[in-house]
Amino acid sequence: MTKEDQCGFETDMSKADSFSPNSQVIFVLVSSCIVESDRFDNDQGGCHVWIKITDYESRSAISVDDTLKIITCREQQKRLAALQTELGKACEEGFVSKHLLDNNEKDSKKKILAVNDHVESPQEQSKKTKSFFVHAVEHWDAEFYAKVNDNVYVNLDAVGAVLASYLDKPRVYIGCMKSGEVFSQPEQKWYEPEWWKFGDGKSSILCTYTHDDVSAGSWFIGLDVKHVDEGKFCCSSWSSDRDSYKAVELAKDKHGVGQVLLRNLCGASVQATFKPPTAVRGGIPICFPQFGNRGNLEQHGYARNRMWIVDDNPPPLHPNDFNGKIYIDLLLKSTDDDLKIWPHCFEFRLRVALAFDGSLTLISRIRNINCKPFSFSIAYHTYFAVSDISEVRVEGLETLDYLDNLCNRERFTEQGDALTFESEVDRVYLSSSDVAAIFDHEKKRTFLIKKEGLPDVVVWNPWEKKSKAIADFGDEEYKHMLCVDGAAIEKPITLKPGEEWTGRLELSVTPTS
Ligand SMILES: O=P(O)(O)OC[C@H]1O[C@@H](O)[C@H](O)[C@@H](O)[C@@H]1O
Repeated sequence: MTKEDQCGFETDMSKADSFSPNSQVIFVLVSSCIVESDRFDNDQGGCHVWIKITDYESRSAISVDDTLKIITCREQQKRLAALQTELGKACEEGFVSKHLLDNNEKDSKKKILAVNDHVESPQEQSKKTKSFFVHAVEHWDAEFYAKVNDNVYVNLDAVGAVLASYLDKPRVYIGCMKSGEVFSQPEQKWYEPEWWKFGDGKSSILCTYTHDDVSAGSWFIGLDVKHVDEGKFCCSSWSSDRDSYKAVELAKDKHGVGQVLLRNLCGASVQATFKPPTAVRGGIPICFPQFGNRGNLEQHGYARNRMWIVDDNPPPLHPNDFNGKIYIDLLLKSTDDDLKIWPHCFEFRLRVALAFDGSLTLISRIRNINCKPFSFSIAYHTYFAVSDISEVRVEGLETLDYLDNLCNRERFTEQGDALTFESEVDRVYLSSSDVAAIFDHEKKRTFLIKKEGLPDVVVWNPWEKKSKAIADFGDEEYKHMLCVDGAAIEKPITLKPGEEWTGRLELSVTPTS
């Protein structure tokens, strides 16, 4: 069912302890998103959260690859630990006793299989797999039979969701597959030493190969099954060459800086600069503690240009904020230099969580750790990649009042049923409901923006003339982007000493007809 070895979990988690903020500083282009091909004008329906990771005065820092594995597998480890505890208890109760298996066949549906007479060795893997399938089919009446290697940490929610979508399709063989000839060159990945047996017409139908995945694949070739190549079963894609679903990717930017890319919904400019300390023209820069030029700080505040560290031990969040998701916790604190321009001590914790269906959640927790109150504004400055700005419409803002930045923040009321675009727009919609949507007809998809604690919505498109004046923005790029930001701007948030504010944004995309 899987291509094995892709989590490499045990080795990687053992390095987790060395992953301390002190030994490595992570520069976060705070959750900037990029379309799959990194361009507004080449949107293939996905985007990346860009988390830039740079080694910083550290020889012992772990690699980007390892970091990614830790992020991905952290949640799986917790689930596995829980399962192991349960299994331990079950064992104590004799649940897996071979004696019980032998003597209580009626109840064997509930039992864990002990394969008889099996010698554990790499050469015997295929035989073990065969024994498993034979026994499983004989004794367990199940919808699906799954084979997973013991060095792979399974995302149970994700597997369940995938399998559920095939429940009504009989006789499917689902896996993260390579199809075609088995590899015969030793230097190739997944090289099969016994490749010569394959398809020679002499082998028996249940021929075994050195690799059990090859064996299982060969057994299904002769059967009346539909082969389903499911990229999601590749655990994650960091060691895969595949072009299929990649929720998480590793890449290097043009400066050679390693990046963890979590695919999602948004876009960035072809001319975006990825060199600190410049905000990225795209993704989701976090505007904090100021929005725009409504204060003495630099435009949109300084948080989007700062180094964030990975927060290894954040205060707990609700399980919904991490169950079945890949996530990372980031932390920003003011430096001595920051305090000179904004004299307030805070801890800004940001969880960026990517669900298996591609929805992206950003949860900000801002705490006043000073002894006097302070106020701030915030916006998730989200660049959505759209097919054609003239063809999209935004719903959820109708009848609202807005402040028009193009008219000295004068207050107007939205009159239309939906917001459409035919010229520059730069507005802050006030006291909105917690859901807005961007309908993109050409792409037949809708972006859903759900938010909590963020009453305002910024809508921005620079259109033709302003685009030409923005250095890190292509002249024509305005046609393929739209910023719709969950924000708290009109009424700044005030925190007393010790108080914490939480704001949440969830972005998802659904197909529309
Ligand atoms: O160029 P920046 O600083 O990223 O800002 C881009 C735009 O961001 C929007 O949110 C503002 O409403 C605009 O006024 C501004 O021009």
